[in-house]
Amino acid sequence: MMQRHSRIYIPGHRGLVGSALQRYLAHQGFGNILTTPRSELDLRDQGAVGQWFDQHQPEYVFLAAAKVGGILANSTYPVDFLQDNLQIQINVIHHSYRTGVKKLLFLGSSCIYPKFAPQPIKEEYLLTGALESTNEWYAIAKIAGIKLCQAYRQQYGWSAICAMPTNLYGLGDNFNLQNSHVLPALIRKFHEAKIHQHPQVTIWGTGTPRREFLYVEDLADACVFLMQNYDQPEIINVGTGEDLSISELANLIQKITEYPGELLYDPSKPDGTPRKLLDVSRIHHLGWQAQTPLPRGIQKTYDWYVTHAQGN
Ligand SMILES: NC(=O)C1=CN([C@@H]2O[C@H](COP(=O)(O)OP(=O)(O)OC[C@H]3O[C@@H](n4cnc5c(N)ncnc54)[C@H](OP(=O)(O)O)[C@@H]3O)[C@@H](O)[C@H]2O)C=CC1
Ligand SMILES: C[C@H]1O[C@H](OP(=O)(O)OP(=O)(O)OC[C@H]2O[C@@H](n3cnc4c(=O)[nH]c(N)nc43)[C@H](O)[C@@H]2O)[C@@H](O)[C@@H](O)C1=O
Repeated sequence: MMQRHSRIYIPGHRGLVGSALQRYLAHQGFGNILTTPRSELDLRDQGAVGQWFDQHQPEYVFLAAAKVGGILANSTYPVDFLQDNLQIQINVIHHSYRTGVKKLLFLGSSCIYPKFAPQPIKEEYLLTGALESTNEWYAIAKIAGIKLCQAYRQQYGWSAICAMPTNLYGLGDNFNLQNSHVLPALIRKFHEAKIHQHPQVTIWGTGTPRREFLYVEDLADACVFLMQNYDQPEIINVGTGEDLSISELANLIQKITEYPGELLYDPSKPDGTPRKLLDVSRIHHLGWQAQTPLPRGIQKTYDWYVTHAQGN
């Protein structure tokens, strides 16, 4: 079990998930959190990562560093999404094991599951069908990360666990329209259209794909819960168990941002997976469930965007 004085390393602490984890752990009284900015440690550099672990000797690792992006970035930069993620994972997982880390939590993603998986998606559907083409590079890297954790457990009895979050959003998200996910992209599009009195906002794709969204503070809570209460080889889904269509999401964000104009759909942009709803019964049975209703999470994220993130 992590103790308040345990040395806890969060690679990726400046990202959406890493920053939420850092806030959450500090709030829970964990006072020995280790972070190093990317400018001082590129996690793709095996030698540098090895030296870092030798020097700092963490006891617990939440691996929240990765090359991450929305549907456009994933399909535009396949090498980065495959290669960076493989390198980061192998380096952090290997050196964690080598230097005696007690337990590591690896973050996968709901995109590891087959494109046409039955819904809601159970953990055992992994590797039962073809992947969605817009993010197969990232998904293959994530699947390799899962398998590496499972291999370390099988060969060496090491405690590496794998959480599979659904689509995330929240404070500190990426609002860059070229590489963000849909939820922050739509917050920005509606807000800017309202400010500049644009008559229309364009939504990519047909609006029919369905997605499930988890507030990142809830994910941080789930990660700490799993670190303290879960130690099995099987991957475990983390989500809300509810989804909505992209057009329903757009209508909700339009309402929250109070944008009075019209919505246009651009079907020349990819839809991606038709539906991605996780079966969260396994984590519910362990005693964890999400707390933040989608409208409240979007309102908090919009408030944060208005005060912190405009123009980035
Ligand atoms: N966002 C989502 O919807 C989902 C995310 N996940 C998973 O959660 C994890 C965290 O994602 P999220 O927080 O959204 O991603 P972000 O892009 O917000 O954060 C990623 C972090 O990784 C760091 N990083 C990336 N490459 C390197 C590198 N070469 N060396 C050092 N640091 C690096 C980034 O540093 P810097 O800030 O300097 O760029 C950043 O701090 C990932 O594993 C992702 O796959 C899973 C499901 C959904
Ligand atoms: C977390 C998850 O995230 C990615 O998968 P995704 O869910 O398909 O990603 P997304 O959030 O970018 O899009 C969701 C849907 O929304 C539509 N959409 C409308 N308008 C905008 C828009 O303005 N921006 C974006 N990005 N999408 C838009 C878009 O066309 C699609 O139908 C993967 O990278 C994958 O690797 C992964 O793990």
